[in-house]
Amino acid sequence: MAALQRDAWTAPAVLEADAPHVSITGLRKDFRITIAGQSKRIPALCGVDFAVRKGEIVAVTGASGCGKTTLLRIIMGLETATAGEVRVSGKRVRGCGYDRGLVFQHAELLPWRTALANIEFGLMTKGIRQPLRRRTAERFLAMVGLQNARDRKPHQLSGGMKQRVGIARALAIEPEVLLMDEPFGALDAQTRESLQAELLDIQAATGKTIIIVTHDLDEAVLLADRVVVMERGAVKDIIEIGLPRPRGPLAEMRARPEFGRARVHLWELLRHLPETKQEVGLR
Ligand SMILES: Nc1ncnc2c1ncn2[C@@H]1O[C@H](COP(=O)(O)OP(=O)(O)OP(=O)(O)O)[C@@H](O)[C@H]1O
Repeated sequence: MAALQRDAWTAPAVLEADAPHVSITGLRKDFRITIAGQSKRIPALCGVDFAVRKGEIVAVTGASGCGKTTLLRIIMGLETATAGEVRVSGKRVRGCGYDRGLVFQHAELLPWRTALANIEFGLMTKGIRQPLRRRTAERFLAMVGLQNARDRKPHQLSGGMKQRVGIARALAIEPEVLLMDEPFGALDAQTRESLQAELLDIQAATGKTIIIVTHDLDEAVLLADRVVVMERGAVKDIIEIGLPRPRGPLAEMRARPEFGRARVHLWELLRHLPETKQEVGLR
């Protein structure tokens, strides 16, 4: 229940079998903004510590502005920390790398490229040459069920299809860790549920370690092994979700007592935060 002890997961020189896949230690991030000529410090992260095991799905939730996206961007290497560190497989993160893939809330596809060419783009930047590049892109497009939409441009795809391309693009570079920032937040309920089920299938097939930011408590309980609850830039608690794998669809899992227990526990933690009521759990 409590955050892991820092001493227990300080990355060793040689990674042990049960060593954490991702370790986040004493992570702090201050932004500086200037308002009316006055420089102001915004403490976005105030000492975040937790670790993620290989093949684990960890959801990160909390009120708007508590630092979830900042945390994910630092793990991805898009943002530098003010203090502390992130390690993936024992190696300190010092920028973006192909060991991590990021899926955004809006897929951010290149509008002039087809679905297939968008997936190929990431592979090209990784230095994968043809014909392997094409074959790999086709394989991952099929994994998300979009082989028939391969030649469509983003404006010819639905929101759910675009997110599928975004997921395929992130997976195609074969990252060890998949980072997802509210990937299904902008989708209708039906599409969201089918993509959640697909993500569970993909994780079961690939064994990927996944860190997913979500405001949706049902989604957090359905997908995650553990849920990290954040409050004002720090970890408030870490909830163990007692549901076994493989997991079924949301309607089926909701009927399980473990689901209800975890959902209530999360809501109890979050509902006391004043701004939380607007942002969390109301879906
Ligand atoms: N580039 C930036 N410059 C200045 N302040 C920033 C910047 N990015 C984030 N912040 C601030 O850092 C804090 C954490 O922001 P962050 O986006 O990580 O929160 P969040 O939990 O992901 O929020 P939401 O759920 O609304 O997306 C907020 O106060 C935000 O205003």
